[in-house]
Amino acid sequence: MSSLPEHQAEHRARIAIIGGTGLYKLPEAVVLSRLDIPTPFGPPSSPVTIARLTAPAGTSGDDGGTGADGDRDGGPVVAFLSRHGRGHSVAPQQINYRANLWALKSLGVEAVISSAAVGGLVSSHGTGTFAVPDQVLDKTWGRADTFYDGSLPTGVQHLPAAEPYSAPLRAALIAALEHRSEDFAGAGTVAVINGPRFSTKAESAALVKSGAQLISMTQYPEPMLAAELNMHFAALAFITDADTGHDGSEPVTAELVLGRLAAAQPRILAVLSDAVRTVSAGLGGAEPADDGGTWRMVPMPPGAVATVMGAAGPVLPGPLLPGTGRTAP
Ligand SMILES: CSC[C@H]1O[C@H](OP(=O)(O)O)[C@H](O)[C@@H]1O
Ligand SMILES: Nc1ncnc2[nH]cnc12
Repeated sequence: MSSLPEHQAEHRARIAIIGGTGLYKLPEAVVLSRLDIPTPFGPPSSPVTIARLTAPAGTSGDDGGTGADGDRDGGPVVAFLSRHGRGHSVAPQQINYRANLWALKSLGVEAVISSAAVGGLVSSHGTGTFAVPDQVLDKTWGRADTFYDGSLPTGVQHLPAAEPYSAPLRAALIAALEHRSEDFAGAGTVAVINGPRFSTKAESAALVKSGAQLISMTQYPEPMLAAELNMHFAALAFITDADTGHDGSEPVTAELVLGRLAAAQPRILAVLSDAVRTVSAGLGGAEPADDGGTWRMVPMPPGAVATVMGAAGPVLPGPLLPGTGRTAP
């Protein structure tokens, strides 16, 4: 493993992928370094891999319309963190979400794409398709869900959470899904249950009544923590099942989820790769893509990168921009 300063001098990853169930590494990427990153909250779920993306297997390797280079040496550099750790050893309710997001921020990451296996609660969000959630319905309990809980010398903050996902990052994912001709829902409310058990039929029906179309165990508090750290955050959700079986299918099991994710992995990687390329072009100040420029990253405010091991001890990034929790529109 390299040390953090060594890495920072060599490769800067401005985009991160958090790999969910079934995505424990980036198979086609060229690994540049693996980092054990200490945080004030303890260790993250896994080391962070810094890797250069290449074209995913089974795809044409074209640039997704972004003008970005698809060559083995020329793809964007990303930071990859496995949410459940090696061998899926960390259950959703036990994930150290704060350590995970802090570790990525400490590398200078500005945008996080979270890959998630979700259930579809209604027919508009069918099994085998993708979704890009735009709302969260939190049904978890007991999770450390803020950096502003008095454990750091940071004062009081009240995060505006009306729009928990980054609009430009969601647009990049949607553009990638369109480019790959995937069937997807461009929005959706994801209910987040505590897990690790799945829902009862009554719970599932109640979530639908509350307005949810999708169900997850991990989409809270990731978006909120990313916003507190001034990072763009969006989720690429792959719908593995119909939860308790509203469409007449068998109720979900972990085996079913894993099997469907394995089959869909090339599709998921292709979409992630395209989206990263688009975002990377935006971060580099490139002109928007031909499709009308759905992505353009606003630069982070100066001093916004966290100092993990600074002389004065751990500190949070610079002040959040008023009213948004992230960068200005
Ligand atoms: C193994 S099935 C339940 C598991 O799958 C989802 O994981 P992730 O969101 O990390 O892709 C779900 O949230 C549960 O953690
Ligand atoms: N039905 C479901 N409920 C909660 N999390 C899930 N992840 C994948 N399918 C799920």
